[in-house]
Amino acid sequence: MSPKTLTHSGEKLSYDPRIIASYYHYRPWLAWSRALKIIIGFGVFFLSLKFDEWLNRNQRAKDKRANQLRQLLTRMGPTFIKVGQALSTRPDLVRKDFLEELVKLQDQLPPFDNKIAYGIIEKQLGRSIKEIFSDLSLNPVAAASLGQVYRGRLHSGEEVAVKVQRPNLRPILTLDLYLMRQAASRLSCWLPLNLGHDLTMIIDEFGAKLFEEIDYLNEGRNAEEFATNFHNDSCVKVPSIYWRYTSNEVLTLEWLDGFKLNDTKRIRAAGLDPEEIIKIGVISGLKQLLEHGFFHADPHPGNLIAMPNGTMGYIDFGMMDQLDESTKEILVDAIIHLVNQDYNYLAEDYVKLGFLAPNTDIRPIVPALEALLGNAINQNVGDFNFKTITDQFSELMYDYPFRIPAKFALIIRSLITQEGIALSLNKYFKIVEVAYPYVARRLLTGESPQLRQRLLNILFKNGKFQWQRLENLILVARTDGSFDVLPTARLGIQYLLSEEGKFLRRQLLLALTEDERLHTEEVQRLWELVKDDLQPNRLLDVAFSMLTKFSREGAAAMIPKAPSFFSTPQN
Ligand SMILES: Nc1ncnc2c1ncn2[C@@H]1O[C@H](COP(=O)(O)OP(=O)(O)OP(=O)(O)O)[C@@H](O)[C@H]1O
Repeated sequence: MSPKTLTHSGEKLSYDPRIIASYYHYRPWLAWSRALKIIIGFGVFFLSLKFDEWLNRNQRAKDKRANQLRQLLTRMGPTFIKVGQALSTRPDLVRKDFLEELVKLQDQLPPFDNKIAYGIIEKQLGRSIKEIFSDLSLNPVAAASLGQVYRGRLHSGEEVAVKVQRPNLRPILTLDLYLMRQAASRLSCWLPLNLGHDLTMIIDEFGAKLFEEIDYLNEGRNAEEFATNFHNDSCVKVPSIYWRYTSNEVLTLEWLDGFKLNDTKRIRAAGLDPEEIIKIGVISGLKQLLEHGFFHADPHPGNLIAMPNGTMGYIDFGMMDQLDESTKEILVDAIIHLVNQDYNYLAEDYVKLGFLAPNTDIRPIVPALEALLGNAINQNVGDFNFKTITDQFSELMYDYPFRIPAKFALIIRSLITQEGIALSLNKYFKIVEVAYPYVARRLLTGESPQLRQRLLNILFKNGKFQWQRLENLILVARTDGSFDVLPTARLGIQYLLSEEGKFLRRQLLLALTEDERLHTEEVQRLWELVKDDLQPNRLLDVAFSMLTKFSREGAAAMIPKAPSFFSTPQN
């Protein structure tokens, strides 16, 4: 019996700490020899850190230690490389110089023997290499922490990438996870604030994710779900999966022949516009977070590919995560509150998202946020730099009880990575210049009742209509190439005429006649803003289509009863 068979439950291979514990309980020699290796490796490292402290060593010595830590994790194998990769997203837990080294754990790692890899393909797929491929590269094109990738061609002619998992991965991971769990529960009484208990849960969560990642059938399913979410978006390319040649440990997928996003030279040489590629990257990232809720949690430059036809390809769907409806909505709120500099609401968003505990007194935090973010936004939305903000935020974490919920560690890393890639292609890139127009466009087109409610929340402050905000939103949304005022206007009118728009109708009329005057200047300013887009013939089309749907009853329902015109608004 091996941990491999032990963790099989039907077709699905899932992480079960109890089964793993009982397996190693009866094989203590396996656990002890591995534990010794780990204790010696990390023991020497921590002693050197202590020596640096006692001897008051300089920055160069510190840099050397960070590099040693990365090498140590690589030597210790896949579980530790993955721990390092996960910690590289946690500025709240790891010091800065270590973080910078840990990020490098994504780079090339030593490959394993080609013969072994070929053997795994044949055994897993139950056919010889020659039977499956007309051609397969002798060496891998890339080696990563959990597997390596070959380039090949099927007999039917399609070019494919073949990802083969490192041998014996499951026993290696289960043993390390078992030891980490043992250490966490034994050390719990020595750790502050009952952290030991939490640590066991964190290890279990990590183990479950890792097991998902090494199930290539799961990765194939993720890729297909991701592709379905983007099926209407011709800017995003997702490779097809060849299920006939895919198993738990071998993944065969369409080869994407393009340029990695950090390969600026080749991107430019191919005549591609880096600006456009960046835009696709940021907007598709936002769509995943704010629309689909199913996001690629590992979008490092190696996993994003600029295609020769100007689209952007995604690969590596092993690490995906899901956001629920309410989290997506709060994220939209947070972006709006940030741009409108409503720090009180922003602090409340942080509580709702779990960055602050529910009973936190936000009063002292609001001015701190204002000092930090107000400065960063600096009157100009485009000056916002995500990396600087998160660096400054990590400092705020020492003074206030901020924590990064695990899910957001991935999102934040994903945003910083996207911005980093973009900055490497264009050093003047401002993520918000792309992101905010997208959010503004989505709000103005108000596709869902939740989004429409959000638009109302922005447009009315303390019951008063914010003309300036509407102007700003239209201005910003127009900088997003795909924003067209006309369909938005049509949606707006439809909404106004609908039952749902009753409240807005009333509020708009009140706003127009506020302070007992007709607000013609504001309406005039808005008209100036949109009139060029509203060409007479297109406008007539819309008006005609609206009129055909309009009834006398509808018109009557639109107009509030006269006495209520100037009464106080009901919320
Ligand atoms: N469909 C594909 N087309 C072209 N190249 C690919 C494809 N899939 C993988 N590769 C190449 O193989 C490399 C590793 O693939 P992938 O990222 O999927 O592996 P991984 O084991 O999940 O790595 P990690 O999680 O460490 O990023 C990619 O960076 C890319 O160079």
